[in-house]
Amino acid sequence: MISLHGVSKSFGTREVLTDLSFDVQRGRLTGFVGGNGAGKTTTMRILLGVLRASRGEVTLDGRPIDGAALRTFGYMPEERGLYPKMEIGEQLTYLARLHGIDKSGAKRRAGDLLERLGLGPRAKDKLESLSLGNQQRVQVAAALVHDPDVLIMDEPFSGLDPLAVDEVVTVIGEHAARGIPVLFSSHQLDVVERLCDDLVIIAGGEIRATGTREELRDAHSGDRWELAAGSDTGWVREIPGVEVDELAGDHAVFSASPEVAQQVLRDAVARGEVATFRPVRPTLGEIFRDIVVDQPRHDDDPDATTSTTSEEAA
Ligand SMILES: Nc1ncnc2c1ncn2[C@@H]1O[C@H](COP(=O)(O)OP(=O)(O)OP(=O)(O)O)[C@@H](O)[C@H]1O
Repeated sequence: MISLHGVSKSFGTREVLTDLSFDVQRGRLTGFVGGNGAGKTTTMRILLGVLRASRGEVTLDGRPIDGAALRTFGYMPEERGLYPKMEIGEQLTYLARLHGIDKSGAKRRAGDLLERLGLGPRAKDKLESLSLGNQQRVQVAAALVHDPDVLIMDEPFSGLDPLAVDEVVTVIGEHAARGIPVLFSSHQLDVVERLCDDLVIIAGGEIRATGTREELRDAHSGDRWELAAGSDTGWVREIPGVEVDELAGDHAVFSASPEVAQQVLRDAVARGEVATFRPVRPTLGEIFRDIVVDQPRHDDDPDATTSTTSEEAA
């Protein structure tokens, strides 16, 4: 398990991460979600030892992460960094070799991954000749080619069509299933919702929520209910304690205490057929909007300074 303990990070006088603590469990996919400038990439760079935390520490299975451990990490950076003029098969083989895999093993692994990601027939093509989505698949392969013990991916799904998302999800899921911790960031909340086991939501450089997808949905479900009846549901509006959110003919969504909701159900049954009556659970997108609303965004800060290479760790 990877754990952050009270990690903060400042660039110059500006603190962009404040006291982050969360775990990335082995064998589970952890989605790291936050708006632009929330601090996801900075956090990932600290996990990878590319940046040094100003305070706090990062551990792998309870021990500080040293250089040897870092070499077993797989990372897909936000800024894509492969060689545009190199054949993709050769490029992946080369990367695997850099991680110490022997020549035939490296070649086999590169070929397997390209096959799995739908790029088998393109192995001899130069990266630059591929569409952006296919280049993205090669980036995914590059993060996986040395069979990493930890996988950290910054926006692995951006620019992928739905079929490619499914392929990448399958391959990443298989790696997690081998018992490695996987942390990935994404703005595609529908994909995160479908894919991840655990979620970490960051806003304004602070962790705003962590938990399993179901825990978060339960915690944010509030008292909203859906009723679909056999006839018009306009009468729901008249029940004391009910606040109607949506009303469309025989379908209503409303907020009410559980007691009032039961009253609505009884009334609905007394009026005739009830097709559906259930609590409405929020989507991840709704939870995310709830949580990050009104958060100041660092990028809106007029005093924001830009890159300071002196901040980068050696
Ligand atoms: N090298 C740097 N020097 C100064 N400020 C930085 C540096 N790197 C990041 N920041 C600032 O830190 C904050 C967090 O940035 P970060 O890139 O981690 O956000 P993010 O959540 O990955 O955003 P996005 O989703 O847009 O990629 C931003 O305000 C950014 O401007």
